[in-house]
Amino acid sequence: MNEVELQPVPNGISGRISVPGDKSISHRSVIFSSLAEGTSKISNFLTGEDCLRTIQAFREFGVEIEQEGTDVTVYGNGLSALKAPTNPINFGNSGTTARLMSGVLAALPLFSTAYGDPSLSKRPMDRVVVPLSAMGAEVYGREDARLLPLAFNGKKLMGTTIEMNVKSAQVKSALLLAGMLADGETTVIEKGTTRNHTEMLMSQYGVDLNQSGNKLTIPGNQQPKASDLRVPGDISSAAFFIVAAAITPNSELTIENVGLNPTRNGILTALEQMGASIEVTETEKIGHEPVGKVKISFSALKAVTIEGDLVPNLIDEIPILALAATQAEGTTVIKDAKELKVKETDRIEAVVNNLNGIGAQVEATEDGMIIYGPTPLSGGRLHSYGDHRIGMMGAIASLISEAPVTINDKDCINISYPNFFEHLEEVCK
Ligand SMILES: O=C(O)C1=C[C@@H](OP(=O)(O)O)[C@@H](O)[C@H](O)C1
Ligand SMILES: C=C(OP(=O)(O)O)C(=O)O
Repeated sequence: MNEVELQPVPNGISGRISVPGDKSISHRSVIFSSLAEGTSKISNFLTGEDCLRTIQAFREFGVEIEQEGTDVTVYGNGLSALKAPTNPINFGNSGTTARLMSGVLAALPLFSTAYGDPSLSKRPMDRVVVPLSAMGAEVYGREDARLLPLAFNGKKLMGTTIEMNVKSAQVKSALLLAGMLADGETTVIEKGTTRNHTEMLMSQYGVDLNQSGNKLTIPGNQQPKASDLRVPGDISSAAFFIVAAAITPNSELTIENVGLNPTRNGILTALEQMGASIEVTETEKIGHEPVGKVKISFSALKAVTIEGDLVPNLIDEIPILALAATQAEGTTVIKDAKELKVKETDRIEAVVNNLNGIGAQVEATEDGMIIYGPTPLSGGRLHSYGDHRIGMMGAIASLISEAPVTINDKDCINISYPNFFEHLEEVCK
């Protein structure tokens, strides 16, 4: 059965875990390695379903990619060796695959088509299609190419200047990838800082890129060079266990191998502001990415306001942060987070309905939510809506609930954290 009943853990959680590879970096590592000339060996690759979609997409273009567990070898033969796929490409549930690959597919001189699962088929693609069209891209799809399936009449694009109207690393990355392949120079002006893994990896794969404040300029007609890479652990996955230890009495947990990129670590900032007992130690740099360990123990939390520039820095962590806020003293306000409505599900609605359903007091707003705390959680049934981050939020809620929590569609967690339940069992021992 694809549902699971999880018990409260009155004695707390403890131990040491090392979270799986970063989802954003795993996707990008396959993209750059597949476009590169030469062999790239990637280790600690995230074997979540989303990243496997990106591997499969490049296989459709004729790239040989071997995957054995978290080790991936990509035999790149350069851009000129890529072949038009004979089948439509399945992006599955993965927004990152869909947006980043759109930048590539529009800019390669090959025809291709792509589709997604029911959730992805509802998510906006015009955010990449419109700026790509300004570079000359020919992309067709439902509602003026706002929605998948899409057809790409790929061709040489022309560099231009694009001012982004959404704070999105996926859009920025799609445009930088298209710019890398286009004629001339492409300038992308960001509306605010978003995760910068694409920029970091461009440097690693020998791609020129100039940054001045929020302005990124990339010369065209560039061929990435193969590179080996170890993927740091995913802070977005670590966030579930970080919050678990922060809200479950008698807990102390160390999470190792966590990526600490400053454009991704907003969850740590937010928890520090909430008064969590948290110790962060940077232990190494993998390429340009800082990596370290996070030690976290239970403590009383206080309410906080999450808004503005902090939001893109913790966008995927808002569901689990909302759970933490149900245990904080006072009123937590999350705003400027409208983007949550166009994720795997409407995450404002999914978080509010689920947390209220197990005894919390949360109100939805236009661009976020208001959480009144602290409230005891009663337990009960939680609907993941097929969204991995909602499912994991529910699983962590079970630790502090008065009665068990049942989560439907637990398998959706495989999208980003395939061994989540093993880690949960390990820390609950
Ligand atoms: O670039 C990326 O790897 C991602 C960017 C974010 O999306 P947006 O670019 O839509 O904000 C994030 O929610 C997603 O999980 C991964
Ligand atoms: C929003 C997410 O991913 P994507 O956009 O790649 O589907 C996520 O992982 O929370």
